[in-house]
Amino acid sequence: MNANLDVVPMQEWINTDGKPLIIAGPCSAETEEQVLETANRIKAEGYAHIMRAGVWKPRTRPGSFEGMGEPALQWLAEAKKQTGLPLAIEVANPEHIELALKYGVDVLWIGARTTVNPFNVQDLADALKGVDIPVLVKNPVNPDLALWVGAFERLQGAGIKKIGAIHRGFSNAQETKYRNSPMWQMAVEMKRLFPQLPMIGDPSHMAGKRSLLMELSQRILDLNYDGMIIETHRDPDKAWSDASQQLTPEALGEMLRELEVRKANYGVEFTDELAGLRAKIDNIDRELMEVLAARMAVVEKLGEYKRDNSVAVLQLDRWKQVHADRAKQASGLGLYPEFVEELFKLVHLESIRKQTEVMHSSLA
Ligand SMILES: O=C(O)C(=O)C[C@]1(C(=O)O)C=C[C@@H](O)C=C1
Repeated sequence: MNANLDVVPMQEWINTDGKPLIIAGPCSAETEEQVLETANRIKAEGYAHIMRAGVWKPRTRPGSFEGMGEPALQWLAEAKKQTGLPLAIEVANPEHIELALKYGVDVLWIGARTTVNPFNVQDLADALKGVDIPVLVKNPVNPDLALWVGAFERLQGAGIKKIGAIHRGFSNAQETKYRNSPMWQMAVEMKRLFPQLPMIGDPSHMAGKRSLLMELSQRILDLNYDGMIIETHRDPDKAWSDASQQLTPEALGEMLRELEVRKANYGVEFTDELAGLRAKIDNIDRELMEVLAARMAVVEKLGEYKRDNSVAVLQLDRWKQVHADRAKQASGLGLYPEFVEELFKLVHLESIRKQTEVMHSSLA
């Protein structure tokens, strides 16, 4: 992808003393009392750099609680006054931006259901022209990296340079362990393309349930994200939205204290050993590619046979057999079967591409 982002480093707009940024707060601002109590309990725990709360809630179906709107902003402004914690909220249209600025909100984020629509994102970017405020962009609900990048480009067009990405996971077509599947490779690719873009993980929306928060948060830290946005509520089971994925501010504190923040880089004392192990990997990868090339040569021969005898490229029964057999072999070798399944899906797709090319070569 050919794109360039001009990013102000995160530490220039929020000082976390080099620690991962923690944005914590309730899914929704429900009542003044709930906002103030939650804010003060978060503050007392000491881990949060920014408080979050939903003011307008985009819901899958009508009839669910859709947020308290402007009164919630008054409660949040009071929470900021009492705790000193900067505020972050989601905005979905220019009116939300205007109100957020009026009540002194410090950081805005664009939600996954908004990122997905370039018209909406452009409206937001236009409303932000001339405003100097950090804007975080959640990944779109579908795993479309270009759409995510496009949202940043629209913000940059409006002069916004304090930007960051929030990885909240992607909608599932089928039921899975996660509410929104992380698809980590999307965030890793984003980091590869734009190493300077802060990446913030949203374990709450990936998980959908409390029991998965810890493992997801540790995974986020192990992938060296710049921070996390996590939902916390004074009485999670009674929350008006996302009850099952919220924790009390104290339980969140306990969880955060148990997480291990590992170093981003190896120490110098490890340099020689590291070089040796990496040289081994370089050799093994070369062998892997030689083996793949040998397989492809056989696939090409099979393709020529199929072309000359008018046989279809896709051989479903054989593919099913390969798929099942390789997964079984994987367990025997101590390899994660799902990894091997995915790998062979890719290999099979490449076989089909190659054989289709061979088929077409007869038409030349
Ligand atoms: O067995 C074949 O017919 C092949 O062409 C090989 C192969 C493979 O890559 O393993 C490729 C395409 C078919 O759908 C099934 C299997």
